[in-house]
Amino acid sequence: MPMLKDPSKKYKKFQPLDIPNRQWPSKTIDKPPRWLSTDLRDGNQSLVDPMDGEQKFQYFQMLVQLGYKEIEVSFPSASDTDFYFTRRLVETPGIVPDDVWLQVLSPCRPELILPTVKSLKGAKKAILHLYLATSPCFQKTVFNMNNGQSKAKAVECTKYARSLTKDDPSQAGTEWAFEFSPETFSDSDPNFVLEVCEAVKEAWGPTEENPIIFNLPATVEMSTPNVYADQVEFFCRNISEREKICVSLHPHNDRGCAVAAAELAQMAGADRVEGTLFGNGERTGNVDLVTLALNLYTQGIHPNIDFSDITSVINVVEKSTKIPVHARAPYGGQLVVCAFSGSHQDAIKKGFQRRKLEGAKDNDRWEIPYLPLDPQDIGRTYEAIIRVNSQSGKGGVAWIIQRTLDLDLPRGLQIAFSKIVQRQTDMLGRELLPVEIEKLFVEAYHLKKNPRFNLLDYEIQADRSSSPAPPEPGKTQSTRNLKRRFHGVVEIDGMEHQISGIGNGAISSLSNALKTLGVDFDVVDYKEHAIGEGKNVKAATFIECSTPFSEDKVWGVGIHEDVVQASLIALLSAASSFLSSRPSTPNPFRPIKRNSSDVPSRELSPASSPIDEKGELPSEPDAHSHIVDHLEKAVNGFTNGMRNGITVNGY
Ligand SMILES: CC(=O)SCCNC(=O)CCNC(=O)[C@H](O)C(C)(C)COP(=O)(O)OP(=O)(O)OC[C@H]1O[C@@H](n2cnc3c(N)ncnc32)[C@H](O)[C@@H]1OP(=O)(O)O
Ligand SMILES: CC(C)C(=O)C(=O)O
Repeated sequence: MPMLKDPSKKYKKFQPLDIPNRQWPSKTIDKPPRWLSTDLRDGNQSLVDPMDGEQKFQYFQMLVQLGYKEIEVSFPSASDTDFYFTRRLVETPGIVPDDVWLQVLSPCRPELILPTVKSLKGAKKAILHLYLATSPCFQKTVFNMNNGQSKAKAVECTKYARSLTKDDPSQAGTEWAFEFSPETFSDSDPNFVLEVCEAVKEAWGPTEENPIIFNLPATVEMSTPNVYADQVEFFCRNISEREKICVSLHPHNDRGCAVAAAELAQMAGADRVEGTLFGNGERTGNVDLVTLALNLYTQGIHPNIDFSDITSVINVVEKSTKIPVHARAPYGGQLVVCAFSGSHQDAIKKGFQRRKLEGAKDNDRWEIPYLPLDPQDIGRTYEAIIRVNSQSGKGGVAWIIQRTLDLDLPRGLQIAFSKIVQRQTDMLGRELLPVEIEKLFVEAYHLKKNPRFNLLDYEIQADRSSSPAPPEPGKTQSTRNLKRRFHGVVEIDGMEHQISGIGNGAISSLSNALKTLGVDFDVVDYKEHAIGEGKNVKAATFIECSTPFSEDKVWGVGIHEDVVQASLIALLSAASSFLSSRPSTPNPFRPIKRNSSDVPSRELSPASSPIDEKGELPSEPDAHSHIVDHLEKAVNGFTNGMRNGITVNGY
């Protein structure tokens, strides 16, 4: 039978509690609760293969290390594994720290309470936990008991438990605490719960120093979390001797609201929360202690639990439960700090850039779009924050290049390269790994090897002959405002060419020299930045050129220790892309035979040199000169000197 058209006959609407003067909505959570991990009991009892003693032992040690002070370690009457595991904890010196309470669970059945208490004999701090369902459904269906009988059973078992523990002189070495759970609390009559708990309280006899724990389980989550909060507030306000009571929560996640329920119910007055790491437990699980703790942390409240190494925690949990932590599990899931989509990546990247610009330290106020928690705080790196697939944009791609190659791409290059990446992700139909994106970039901009152009030799000199400003009488001419002459040997498609050109600086003079070979493009944008620091510093140069063949511009990238050389490499990188962008590429280059003399003494091929005897260009094609001018000024200091025999395509 598929879903019913009208489910109202089959499923009853939950009747909320009438508590008009509720206070919890205007409360906030200002401190962590007492935590109880029930991974080794409620978590364990719901596994396909419950943990063996050794797995429980490892898990217990992890819980202690994380900072849990109350740990429900077993259901000792269930199995030898649980009983002897509990004994092992008690008997192994140094395993249970003095401030850690061992908690064990038993139903209200005297024959099961006895071995349960025995399992803890000799423990330093022990919590005996009994449960009995109080809801009409359970009374009717499971126990065939009325209210009076249920209450009597709870009281009888509490008294029995007391006689075996705090009232037994042979147990004096143990500090005993007692927890009672009116199981199915959230589906019970709140007044009956109060009645049972008052009776149990009286039977146990708590003190302010050693309060009784009343654990109020949403054994099955049946309503919206605000209703659970109402129920908890009602209990907290109406139970007597509140100061002798620790109100505990035990939310299950049937409706997917366990975390919200636990939070609202703390606002309603609860002191303690029982749950499991990543929410393992019956059916849809217990409330997730990781989420609760890190929700507090991201509100600036330390939860007293240390998730600095969340990956190790996940490993232990997954190995022990054989249940993978969901990739989207809050905080811990593998994908929760990964952005694939362009606008998320762009915002995250800008967030990190701003943080860097402001010189923010690790501890400074965290304000990164889309990331509520600094992944480093839970032992994760920033590596996986941005991942690139067909949904990604330029920002994400630029982030990867920044992190892999330390290159801060100018916006135009980001756009150009992201198109290349987009084509690749579309073609492959999958995510591209950072190493693949890096390789794509290195190839696209010829960082390892320029396939067509190699600068073999060059010099750049101040060109006095073409200077418009003659020196003042009696003064030597300053080189500051002089034009530059590039003179060198460029290998193109395996053949060497001597070329010369004059321009406002290194880039324009090489650009003009290339024009003599038919490589006719204009530099329209230029950016450079340093990579690294100190002795190992390099210059990264990005040059954008317009071509007569298409609207699209070509980009070149050059990296070198020498800032001028980085620019020249970048220009040749663009030149290579320029050739590839041409509709047809007849080889326009005439080879020259290279002799062994120095570059300046070699004759340039007349056909390839537009420079007359005075060294002047017939026309100045410097449409881009204003853009490169500021660069030229910056690099003029580097332009003297020959660089013989160098190969400058190295990254
Ligand atoms: C909500 C929770 O998670 S509660 C914790 C649940 N955890 C577990 O049950 C794990 C460990 N359990 C076990 O190993 C076994 O169930 C045991 C050892 C507790 C009991 O085993 P058995 O004696 O074979 O009984 P069984 O498992 O069928 O339990 C059902 C019996 O317990 C009774 N019972 C159930 N809950 C309680 C309770 N809180 N107090 C008293 N009796 C209870 C049932 O009414 C039923 O009694 P009946 O046989 O007279 O009808
Ligand atoms: C024993 C109780 C606390 C329980 O596990 C539940 O009600 O879910």
